[in-house]
Amino acid sequence: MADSPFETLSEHGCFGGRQGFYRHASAEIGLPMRFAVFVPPQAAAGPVPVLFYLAGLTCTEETFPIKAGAQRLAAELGLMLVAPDTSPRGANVPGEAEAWDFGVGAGFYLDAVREPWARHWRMESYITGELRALVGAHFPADLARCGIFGHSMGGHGALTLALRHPDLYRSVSAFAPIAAPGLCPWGEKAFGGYLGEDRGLWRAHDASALIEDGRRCPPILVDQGLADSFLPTQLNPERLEQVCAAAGQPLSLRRHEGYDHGYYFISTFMADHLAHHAGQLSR
Ligand SMILES: N[C@@H](CCC(=O)N[C@@H](CS)C(=O)NCC(=O)O)C(=O)O
Repeated sequence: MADSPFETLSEHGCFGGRQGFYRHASAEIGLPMRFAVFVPPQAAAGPVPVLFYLAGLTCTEETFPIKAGAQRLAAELGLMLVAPDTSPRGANVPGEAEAWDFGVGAGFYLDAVREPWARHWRMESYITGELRALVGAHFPADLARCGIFGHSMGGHGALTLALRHPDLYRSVSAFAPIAAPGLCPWGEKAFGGYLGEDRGLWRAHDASALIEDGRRCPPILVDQGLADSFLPTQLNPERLEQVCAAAGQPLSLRRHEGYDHGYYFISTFMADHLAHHAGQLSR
């Protein structure tokens, strides 16, 4: 397509559909951004529901398509899968790649307000605005049936974007999310760096605080491995459980003995998440 606003890096037949990798010049981020899209076979007959998957720290747009094992069931259920990258790349902000939990690979799915991050680190506007519109315009996606899920930092992203944009997402779930980022070292570092010292602003990007402060979203499914090395210090699912119970926000939090933080855990429970979204999006 000569006038396409994105470049096709590769496309692969996959379970009767197509797994593709793309790059475009993002106005929101001010840099080239890559994203992945799985188009299920049902899209040949018309627009299909679409799920955005947000990956965790150090990941890219390739992590989910390669490791999560979602395409086979998405092809059965007729779900499109969109996976963005986890941060801007190539901004050359001093120090952007010095840590694996801040800067490159660690966008935290919010719009930074502090310098030197504010120009490029605009992942919330990118995902809820520019990328969503691009997918809606150039892929057979039914944006009226849109869900969001993710892992760890991306689980935080899925929960907070669903709570902050209830008009955009009709289903939500998370694997081992950073459920109360204002209370853990990863979140304190990211929010301090991107948002500054105003903890009132932090609450607007913290799923547990958002629910406590009155925001609601569709029924939440969360899976958490009990052998997850980040569980004791970073994830705080019990805090999410408490605020959901107090607020009447539907939550199914499932704890699993013997599962760690990685993609063996995620791929084990992927089918349940896709079924959860397909059910919500067919209502
Ligand atoms: N960077 C740390 C851990 C990073 C990490 O566990 N990242 C999670 C998301 S928070 C992940 O999904 N990593 C990629 C993978 O497991 O494929 C390390 O290498 O030990």
